[in-house]
Amino acid sequence: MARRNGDAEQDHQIEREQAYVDRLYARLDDVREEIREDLDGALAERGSSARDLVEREARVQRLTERSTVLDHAENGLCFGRLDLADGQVRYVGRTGLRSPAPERTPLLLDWRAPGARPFYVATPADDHGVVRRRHIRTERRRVTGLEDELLDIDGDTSGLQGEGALMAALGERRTGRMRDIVTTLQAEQDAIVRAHGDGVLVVQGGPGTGKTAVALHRAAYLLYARPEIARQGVLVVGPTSTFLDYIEQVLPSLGETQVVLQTPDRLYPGIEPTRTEEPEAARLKGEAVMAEVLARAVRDRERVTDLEVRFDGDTHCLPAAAVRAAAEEARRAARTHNEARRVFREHVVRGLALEVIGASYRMLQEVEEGLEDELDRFDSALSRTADQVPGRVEAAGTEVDGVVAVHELPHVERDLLEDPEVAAALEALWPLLTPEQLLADLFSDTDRLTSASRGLLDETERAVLFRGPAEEGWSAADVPLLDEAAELLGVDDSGARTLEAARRREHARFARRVLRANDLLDEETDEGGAVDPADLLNDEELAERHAARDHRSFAEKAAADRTWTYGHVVVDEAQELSAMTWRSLFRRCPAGSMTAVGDVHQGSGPTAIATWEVALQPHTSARVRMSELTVGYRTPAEVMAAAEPVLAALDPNGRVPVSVRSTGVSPVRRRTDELAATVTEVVAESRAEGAVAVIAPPDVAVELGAVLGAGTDLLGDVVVLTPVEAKGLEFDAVVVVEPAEILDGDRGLGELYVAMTRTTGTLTVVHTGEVPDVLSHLVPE
Ligand SMILES: Nc1ncnc2c1ncn2[C@@H]1O[C@H](COP(=O)(O)OP(=O)(O)OP(=O)(O)O)[C@@H](O)[C@H]1O
Repeated sequence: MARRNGDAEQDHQIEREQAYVDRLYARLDDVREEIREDLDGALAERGSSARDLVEREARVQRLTERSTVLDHAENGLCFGRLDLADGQVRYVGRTGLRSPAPERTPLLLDWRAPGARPFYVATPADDHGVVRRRHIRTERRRVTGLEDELLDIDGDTSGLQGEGALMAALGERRTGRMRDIVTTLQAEQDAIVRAHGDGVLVVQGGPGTGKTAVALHRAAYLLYARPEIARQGVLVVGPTSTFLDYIEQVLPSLGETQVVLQTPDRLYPGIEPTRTEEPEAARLKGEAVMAEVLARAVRDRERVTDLEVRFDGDTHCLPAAAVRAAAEEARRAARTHNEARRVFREHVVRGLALEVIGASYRMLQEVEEGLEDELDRFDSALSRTADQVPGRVEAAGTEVDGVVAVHELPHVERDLLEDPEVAAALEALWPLLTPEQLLADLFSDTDRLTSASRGLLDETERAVLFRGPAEEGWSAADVPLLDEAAELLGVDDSGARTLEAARRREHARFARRVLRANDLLDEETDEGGAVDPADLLNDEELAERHAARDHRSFAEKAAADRTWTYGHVVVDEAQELSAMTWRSLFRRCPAGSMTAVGDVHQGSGPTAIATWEVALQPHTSARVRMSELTVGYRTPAEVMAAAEPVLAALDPNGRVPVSVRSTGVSPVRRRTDELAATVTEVVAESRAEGAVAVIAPPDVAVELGAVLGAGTDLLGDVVVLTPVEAKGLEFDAVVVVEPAEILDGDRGLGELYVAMTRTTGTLTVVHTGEVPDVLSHLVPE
């Protein structure tokens, strides 16, 4: 369906489009200038009230964001045109532009606007009212080429939108950084990008079907179309930091910055895993049963026993029943261990204090009826709020001169709390715990482990989890456990809340100073003077904004905060995630709006899943929606054919994607006794193609990295990676080394499948021993 115009006609059309594109850039420049002036104006504005200042701040932020979007739209501002049957013409680009007021007619449609959709989905069979779709290629501000598709003519169709532009994009050399695909997004991809953002959408697809690209464009779409998602931002989870480097430019290039990129092992702020875990331990730690084990481990730390303490020369005892009542009350009052701890301690100390006072009375045999009654009713008193009890006790008329009196209850409580022995006894009953402490104590103590996992794990599994006290550091598999523990333990933030209140007061003072400096605040409304509540409110708003500005970017703030909740979560290589990691991700997105992309056949880790529904459905009440991508954009047909037997060995029902490209060059293999020399040779030959990746098992990769002087930096001309490190990446040429050793790994077939499908061009396999059966079809060189 693609049609090339004659040269002269083409030139004429290019000229006409250039005129329009010039007009768009002129408008872009004007809008930028207007924004710059507005920004200058807003910054210089003094305003007449504190509220004006707050509004000014908000305007500054809005203008700055718009300015960022326009800056990113500079390259490839306009890339498409739709001619509709009714004579309408629409231009499609990276951002929307309108003519100046009062007309404000649309000059350019944002690619995410509903009106731009036919650009991606119209076909001759379903033309959406479009007669011609035009791809406009530009270099900087110059139009360099056009490609037209006429949709009102029946004819053979490749099923691809803008085939020429697509092939040109796919044929370009790789740069080590993923590019956006907004100009050539295909219909099946567009359907996923624009699918509604509620609930979990899974995108299953073979290597190179555009899952990563589509997931990122979907994030950009949701940030554009759903303000509530834009407010909270998007979390993108990818397998390795190398992969995150690879994709980090895509969303900013689409003008979106409200995004945090993170690997699953860094989801718990402050912990950087340093330990490697045996696959069996990693698998077990990822299972959902661990949530129950941890919940029990926390419960085990809340002990209900008789409490005996020596205080003031006497021994006092609080019976287990009273301690249990305190524990029950604490659990009712707070959801988490550390928060409940405060309530537990209040009740236990109250009980002890009453005990101390009671003992004092008994000793002097001057016990009054009222106090007796109160002591008898002690159990029920425990369930009342802390400040009710003394009132009731005193009301009963129990004051006695010369002995410890009930009205002294608060003092006795304070003395008890300050007594080291009492403090230690309280701590032993219900200790303040950090997630790190809980896990370290649990995994290094067989009794604790047994108690927490009885009926849930067997002896062998407990032995797998056990770690000696000398084993330092955390593994990637510990990260979701720490997160779960943090959730169960909670924070006793009474101290932090006090600090926060002080911080807000400090900010409000600062805001008042700013207001006064701007002559916006009368002297009499200064501290100590009569503060107008309305002004104070404004001070606080201003303080909040001041704090919110916080000198850190959105990504820094969100990434550092374990409790940050995102509007949407995108998970790439999602087939690798364990149940425990999914739990922590769903906590970060209570609305449950997620896109999970991956390929069950490319699973390589110990926690890789077999089916999507089984992995995801337990975490959400909404139905998990499935979609599939079947067209391969990266890997040429010849390479996919070579990888097919590997997939067949992995899953006889597995299908490789249908490649859109074919190079005519089949993959080859070279057997050698001189591994390093042969790899060096193949790399040198492949350099002509562009970026080359050598993918080898871990020990071989180290060796070859040294010989080739190459590492994992994707901006280098040659990189050396393990199959796991190569996940999600692509290169102009790939050399797979020692496939037999790759196959030896736990998930060897999946890893070999990943390694072979990283190339956009040629694939060479280099091996020392016999060629594995699944590669015996490769032509020896
Ligand atoms: N519509 C498109 N237009 C241009 N390029 C595309 C398109 N779709 C995919 N591509 C390109 O194909 C390549 C593979 O895409 P991507 O990495 O998203 O695939 P993937 O399905 O995530 O692969 P893998 O499973 O191997 O990680 C990328 O270079 C991407 O830019």
